[in-house]
Amino acid sequence: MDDSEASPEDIKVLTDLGQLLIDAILQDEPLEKINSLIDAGAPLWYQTEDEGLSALHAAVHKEDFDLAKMLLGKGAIWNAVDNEKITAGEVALSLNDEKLYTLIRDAGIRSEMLLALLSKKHHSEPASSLILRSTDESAAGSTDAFLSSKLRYTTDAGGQEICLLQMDGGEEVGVMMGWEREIMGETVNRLCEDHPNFDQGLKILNVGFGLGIIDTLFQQLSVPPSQHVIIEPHPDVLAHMKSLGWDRKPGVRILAGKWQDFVESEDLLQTGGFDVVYTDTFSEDYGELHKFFEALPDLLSGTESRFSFFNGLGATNALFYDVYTHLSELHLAEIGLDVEWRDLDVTPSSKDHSIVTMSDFERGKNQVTFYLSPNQRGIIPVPVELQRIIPDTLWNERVQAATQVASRYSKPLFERIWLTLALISIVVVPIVLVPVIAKAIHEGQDPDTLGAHYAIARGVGIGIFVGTALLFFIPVFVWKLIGRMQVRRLLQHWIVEDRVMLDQTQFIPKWIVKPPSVFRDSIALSITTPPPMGATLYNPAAYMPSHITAPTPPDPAFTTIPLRKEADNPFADFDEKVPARGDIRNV
Ligand SMILES: C[S@@+](CC[C@H](N)C(=O)[O-])C[C@H]1O[C@@H](n2cnc3c(N)ncnc32)[C@H](O)[C@@H]1O
Repeated sequence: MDDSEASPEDIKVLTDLGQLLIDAILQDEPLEKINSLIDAGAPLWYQTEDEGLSALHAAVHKEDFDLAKMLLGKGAIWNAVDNEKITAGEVALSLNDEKLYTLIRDAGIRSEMLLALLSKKHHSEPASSLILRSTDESAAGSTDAFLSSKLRYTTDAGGQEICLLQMDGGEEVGVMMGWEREIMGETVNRLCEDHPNFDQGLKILNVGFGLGIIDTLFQQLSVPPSQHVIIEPHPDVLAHMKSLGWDRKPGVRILAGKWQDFVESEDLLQTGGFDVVYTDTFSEDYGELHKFFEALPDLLSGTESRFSFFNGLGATNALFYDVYTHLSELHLAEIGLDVEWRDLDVTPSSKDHSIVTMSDFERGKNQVTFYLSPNQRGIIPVPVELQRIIPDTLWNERVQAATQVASRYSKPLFERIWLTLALISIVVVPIVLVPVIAKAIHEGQDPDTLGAHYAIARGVGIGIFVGTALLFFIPVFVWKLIGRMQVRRLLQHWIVEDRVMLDQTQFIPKWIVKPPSVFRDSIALSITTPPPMGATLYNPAAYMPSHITAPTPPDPAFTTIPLRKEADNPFADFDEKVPARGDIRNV
């Protein structure tokens, strides 16, 4: 049946059948009954309205391997996401069910391989069924839009150099971050160390300059490259390269344009015969990377040549990342490359950055509060509930701005000295002055009036006490008040900014900043969090490898799946099986 021509009645029948199928799976109906529902036309693409469950999600929830296999065999969509954007594969992952996870991942790899083959056969655009490849016309998903967007080189809250891309609507997205330096360093080691041609100076091709991290590392090799070709199309990056003098470095040749413009040019291939090729572009999908792979045999000089790429595709989803990683391995094997993977832990360590420790924040029902020091340096992570709402750059800027403004009005040492002086003055000045005043008033007067004159002097003393107190306290009070007003102004500015920068259909968080009170230097930054997410079969209590960020925990009331003991957990050494996101290099 062609769904596009289906009448409302047909659709109703189909959705009823789809719902029946999912109910049957959840109620442990026998395989034959489930099979007969599918044969009767129950669609495997159907997803429930409230939760977005597919039949495959339901089968995984039941940890029924045979059923999941049967559903995939009959065309279940391996990468369908529920309403919380969680795939059946991730549900399997959260249940620590390696067998089921691998079944779905392999179905994904097969499906992507097939699509790539079909698109090649029909000379069509590279195909992928991954939702990540949905047509993204923004500067983060389209090369043309990216190349006509503005870039800004700056440093982030942690003092790291970053390159930001200005998106439509004002939001800024990181094109390249300084934290990737370690990855680039390891990549250069693996590409160049022990290379048989190292002593003659390697011939290197790098695609995408960005912050120039990898190019700088190539230049710093103990034997600098004999040839170093850099392909870079973005005008702002090219201007940045020029300002740093890259166009005048010996042995360096900059090709201004996209790699697609050069890989088939005679010129590059003549220069070519590269010992080392590296690519790390932006806003390109796997289809483009696959095309680059296919150009490699003409670019590499021989069997000793090495190639690596920045594997960030599908990087926000453990399953998709895994599928892409395997897919790229298979595609590289097709052109005769042996592939080696190396995991690198890029979690900022305490030696590099100060990270907010558990005692520095409090998680309330609908609010998270961070207690920041005015000298706060380093990274404060975006609360997990807000990660899909607040971009990292915006979060970092705000944490920095709140800390700066609030700390300008907090000087605990000065406050202590000032208030000690105040206490001394308030007490000592009247004690010293009262007898002096009494004596001055009484001088030459009737001795019987001494008591009355002392009473007057004491009154004056009280006046001096109050006056001295006001003299010391009013400036502190006014100073703290100005601080609070500045913070309030900042918060109002954020409200206006959020109207423009954040998606108004989503939850808009409310920010509260409490500057330090007297003697204290801890700034309380609170931010409201969205209500708990809807139901999903994802088990939030699952043991997850450290590099995989679990989705936002669902409503605890929903969590009914018993968790396996870590000792039985097949994913305990998960690093070996699913490479870390964004931190893997293919060397
Ligand atoms: C993530 S940055 C590269 C960072 C670099 N590896 C480093 O170590 O700093 C991506 C770069 O690729 C460039 N780029 C994007 N599309 C490209 C294409 N089709 N061909 C060549 N470069 C491209 C971007 O302009 C950007 O400078």
